[in-house]
Amino acid sequence: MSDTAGKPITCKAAVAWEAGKDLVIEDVEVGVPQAGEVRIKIDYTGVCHTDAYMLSGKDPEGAFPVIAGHEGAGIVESVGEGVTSVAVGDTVVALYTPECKECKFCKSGKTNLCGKIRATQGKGVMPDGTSRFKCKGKDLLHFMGTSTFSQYTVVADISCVKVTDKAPTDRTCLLGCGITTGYGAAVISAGNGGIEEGATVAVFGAGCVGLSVIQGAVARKASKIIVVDVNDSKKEWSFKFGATDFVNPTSKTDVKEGETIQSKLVEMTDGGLDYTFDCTGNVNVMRSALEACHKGWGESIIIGVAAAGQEISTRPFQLVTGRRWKGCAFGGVKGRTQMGGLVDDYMNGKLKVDEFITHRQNLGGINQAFHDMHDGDCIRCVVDMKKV
Ligand SMILES: NC(=O)C1=CN([C@@H]2O[C@H](COP(=O)(O)OP(=O)(O)OC[C@H]3O[C@@H](n4cnc5c(N)ncnc54)[C@H](OP(=O)(O)O)[C@@H]3O)[C@@H](O)[C@H]2O)C=CC1
Ligand SMILES: N[C@@H](CCC(=O)N[C@@H](CSC=O)C(=O)NCC(=O)O)C(=O)O
Ligand SMILES: [Zn+2]
Ligand SMILES: [Zn+2]
Repeated sequence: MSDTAGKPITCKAAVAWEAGKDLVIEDVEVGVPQAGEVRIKIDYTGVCHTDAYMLSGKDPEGAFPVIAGHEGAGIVESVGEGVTSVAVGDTVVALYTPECKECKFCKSGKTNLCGKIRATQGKGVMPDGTSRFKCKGKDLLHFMGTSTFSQYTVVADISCVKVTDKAPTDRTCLLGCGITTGYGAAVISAGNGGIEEGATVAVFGAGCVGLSVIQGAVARKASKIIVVDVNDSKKEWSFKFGATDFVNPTSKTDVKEGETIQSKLVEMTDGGLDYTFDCTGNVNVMRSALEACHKGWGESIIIGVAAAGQEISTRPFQLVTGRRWKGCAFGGVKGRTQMGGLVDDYMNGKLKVDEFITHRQNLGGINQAFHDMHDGDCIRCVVDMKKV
């Protein structure tokens, strides 16, 4: 039992009071975990583009004031009544895609999208409809069921997973979103259980998510991995992760007059790719990714999050002629069942994680972390929540 168990904790958190404004480091009161809840001392959090998207005000589910953050790892400080899956002192990774193992979705064997707390999570509250965060007399909203931009957070027990304490939390935090999302998309969501050996793959967007797709495609022994990115600095990154080709769709040398990115890719692959992945969130790119697929069987997987109001389009003929369009969240990974395996793979040198960390900040520098994100050389910034 910790000294703080059963009492509210006052700690520092990065609070978003309104859309489009810098986060403010505030003293927040973090309530006692209720039945089925876990209070976690967050050691480290990553900063993901989905946080920036919500904070910009473009996410229809975004509401303020809120504590964002969903790529976090730390130590269980206390647990509410009935919690048996984790205990005080356990090292955990937060899961924005929970896994209850008993709802229709979890039992279907077809998806990782657990339905148990999705409605309240989307409203920014705990499953009982209330918040565990207070600041200046006001309730603050939770985000993605995790709110890792606080030194302490409260999550549902199904929204965290115990991992080995041998794995450093400044690395495992990144398994809470970006790396797992791209890797899982390649080895779980694509096709029927992942990319097959020898398949051809194109990855649109070589940020943390796209590089992780490459990592999954390499693990599955894809024969060709073409990266498409507007930023030439991503060429070196892509090759470092195992890509075989790089195309800049804005380069007149790479895509000549009269060609489109999809026609170029179709020509490079004798009729199109077996698998393409959108890792940009741009709906025009999503169309190119679909149309670069091979007639009859090519499959395009949407991972990127597009802004509210954006819609995808293509000629239905593209689908009539056998191309398939699908998408996934968190790579299709079931967090409580499969995270341990990913951490083991990292510890055994089979899964790259360290390589993604290009920037570091303390909690007090979290706004800089969001600025860094727009720097082409930033793959992931890890924020030390213990230092303000
Ligand atoms: N479905 C899910 O579960 C998840 C989805 N996401 C989403 O995935 C997306 C990618 O995330 P992340 O890897 O962190 O993002 P990054 O911004 O780091 O990477 C995207 C890359 O795509 C490049 N790019 C931008 N426009 C184009 C274009 N038109 N054609 C080709 N490349 C382009 C960017 O270049 P430049 O830097 O020059 O703009 C950048 O290199 C985001 O939309 C994020 O919200 C993230 C995690 C989970
Ligand atoms: N709320 C947004 C959509 C945001 C979104 O798609 N989130 C992904 C994870 S992105 C992680 O960085 C996700 O998990 N989607 C599935 C879900 O159930 O939310 C909107 O409404 O546009
Ligand atoms: Zn994310
Ligand atoms: Zn479930």
